[in-house]
Amino acid sequence: MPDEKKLPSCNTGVVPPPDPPLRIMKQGVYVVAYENLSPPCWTSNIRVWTEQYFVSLTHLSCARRLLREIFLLAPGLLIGYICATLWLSISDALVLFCLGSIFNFVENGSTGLASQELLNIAIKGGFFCAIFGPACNRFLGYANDIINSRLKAHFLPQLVEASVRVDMYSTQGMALRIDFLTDMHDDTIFLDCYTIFPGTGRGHFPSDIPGASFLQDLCRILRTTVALWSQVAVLMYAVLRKPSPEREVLFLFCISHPLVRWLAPSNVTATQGYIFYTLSVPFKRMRSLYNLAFSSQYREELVLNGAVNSIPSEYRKVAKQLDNEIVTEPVPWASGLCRRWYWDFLVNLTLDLPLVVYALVLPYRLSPSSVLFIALLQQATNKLSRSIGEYGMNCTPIKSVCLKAKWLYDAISYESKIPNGSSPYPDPSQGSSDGMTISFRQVSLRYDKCNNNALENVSVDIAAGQLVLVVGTNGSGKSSLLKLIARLCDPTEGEILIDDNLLSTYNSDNVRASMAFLPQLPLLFPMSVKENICLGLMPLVQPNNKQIQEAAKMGGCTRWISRLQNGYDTQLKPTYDIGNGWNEGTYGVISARLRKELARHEKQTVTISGGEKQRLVAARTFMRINHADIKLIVIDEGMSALDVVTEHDILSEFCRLRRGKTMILVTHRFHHLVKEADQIICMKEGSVVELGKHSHLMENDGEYAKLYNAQAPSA
Ligand SMILES: Nc1ncnc2c1ncn2[C@@H]1O[C@H](COP(=O)(O)OP(=O)(O)OP(=O)(O)O)[C@@H](O)[C@H]1O
Repeated sequence: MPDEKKLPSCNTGVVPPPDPPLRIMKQGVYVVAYENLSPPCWTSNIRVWTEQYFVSLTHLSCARRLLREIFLLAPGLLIGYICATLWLSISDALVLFCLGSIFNFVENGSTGLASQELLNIAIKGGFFCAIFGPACNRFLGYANDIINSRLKAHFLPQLVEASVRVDMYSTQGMALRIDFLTDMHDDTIFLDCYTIFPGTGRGHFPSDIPGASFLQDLCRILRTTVALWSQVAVLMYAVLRKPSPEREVLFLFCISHPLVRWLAPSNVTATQGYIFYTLSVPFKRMRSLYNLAFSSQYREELVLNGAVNSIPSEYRKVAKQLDNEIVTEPVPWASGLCRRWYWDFLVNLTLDLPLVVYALVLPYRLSPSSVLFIALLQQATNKLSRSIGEYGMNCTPIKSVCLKAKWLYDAISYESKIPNGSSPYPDPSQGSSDGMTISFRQVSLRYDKCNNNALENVSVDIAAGQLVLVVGTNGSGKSSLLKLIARLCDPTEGEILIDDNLLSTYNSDNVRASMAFLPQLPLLFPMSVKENICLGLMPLVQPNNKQIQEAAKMGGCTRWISRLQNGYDTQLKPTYDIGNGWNEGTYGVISARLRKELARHEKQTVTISGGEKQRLVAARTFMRINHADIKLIVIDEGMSALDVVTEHDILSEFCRLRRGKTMILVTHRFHHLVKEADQIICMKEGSVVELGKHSHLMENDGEYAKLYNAQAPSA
């Protein structure tokens, strides 16, 4: 949902005033840009402060629902968690109260049994707070771990399920995330966006705890709010219990410090943040050279090109050009970004003001007992100032917390924008067939955010059992045609019929299960060789080792698999075993022995050539043809990295197995296949320019003949 408030209103013709220009500042090699800061004032701060409490009902109901779910997952722990949080929030105020009572006792002298008793209670209370605080903190850590584990177990399966519903060629899934970002301008949430929808970005599995930051933020709000108001209450009590003009004046001076801290901007850009970038050519070059020197991915290429030795001298040259320019990234406390000097002056002045006033006034008015009162006030205002700081800096607005809950439920309930049909495929009433029949009727396709059609008015009929060649130059739309058959996207115009029924009426999973697809780019999955071959079959079919080896043989990959240390059980593209936070599984300084132990668990990689990958993916396709009810075999340039002999062998296998199935072959090397093809589709710039058998197309002497003749000498 785009931010409608920022769009110019079309109806009224009222154009909102242009944004004020950004403020730009130079900091060494960096340019810093930030919004024009509106002067800090009571009203703006209070408005921001109050706005966060206006939460829409939908968001509020999501927050309530999430809280209820967390409660059901760990009722006792959640109650304990909230109680511990509450205790920690009021403990500072309690300590202050006890201190106040002790000072009061000292001030008045030990008069009466009652005050003696009060002193005892105050001392015991102080001790209790000192002991119970750390215990609460420990409990919070313990409860946090358990609640987080339960949240993971509860929500991650739902999110994984939702993530597989995300459409392939649509930006919907993406939009969900981006809207959220533009809505919030909040770094904490920015991170959550990536972690909530696993696989959409930078999220790492161990840190994917949906709902955890919601609970933590909620408790932080509770803690800071209760802490703030309980401390204010104790302070008021200390002043009002024994009113005197001096106390009240001192109180006002004391609370001026937290107030000033609250109002003072944290840096020149206040809380709006800033961006920085560099325009310095030598600095950019220096960074590129640094990358070249240290990244292993460039090393081979550089050595082969004889460029490796020139890097140090080039680096020195650009470093010299930079001279003494500051190259450190601008941080908020960098000289130019600091807040104005008078704010620092005010903060410090108000901190020491009570003592100054005390020193000036004492000889004339104040009683010596005020020393104790000042000590109490100083202590109280320090705590209050800290609480205000925490409230302002660390507290996520309640609105954002509720939005986190809403986002989680939005993600879980994500629905594919390509509606699934209800008819099963193949139609059980039609009995066995010779393969899939496919008809394109005036089909056009335009990908999201593209200006041109990838396919333009395509009409093609493919009969059951046909071998069809699709040829054409790069970008002519061959793969797009196949994506439409697999319903990875829907046509923008026109319709596609499968076995004389609209493709959209079928259950897409059934249609895809009836296809064996050898893709253009061979992709290995982070699983074992065996699982890579059987992908898509299990749990319906549990192939045995013999069947797996047979498919591997058909794909021509038996020899290289036998060379692997663990054969069919070798983990391809293994995932990391070690933690991926804290400096790759280490924290602090570690010994050589620990380093060695860690290395044992580090990612082990298996080197596989491009051709070997394609053979393995071919084996996967054979596995599906052998063990599933396949109606259509599709090969989309799936053998481009194979040597001619292997390609020929694998193709012969496919042709042998294609009886009773339709087969579509997209290839640039089609010379040897043309005689066998029942139909050749020649494409150019998204349109079918020629269609028919080889001899007929050659007679036409058009686009197809040109492509055929171009490769004929090399065949
Ligand atoms: N996901 C996508 N988003 C936007 N545009 C795309 C997408 N996929 C393909 N296109 C564009 O659609 C057009 C057709 O691409 P397609 O991959 O179907 O061509 P092709 O004939 O298979 O090309 P090649 O022979 O290089 O594989 C191209 O202009 C391409 O840039």
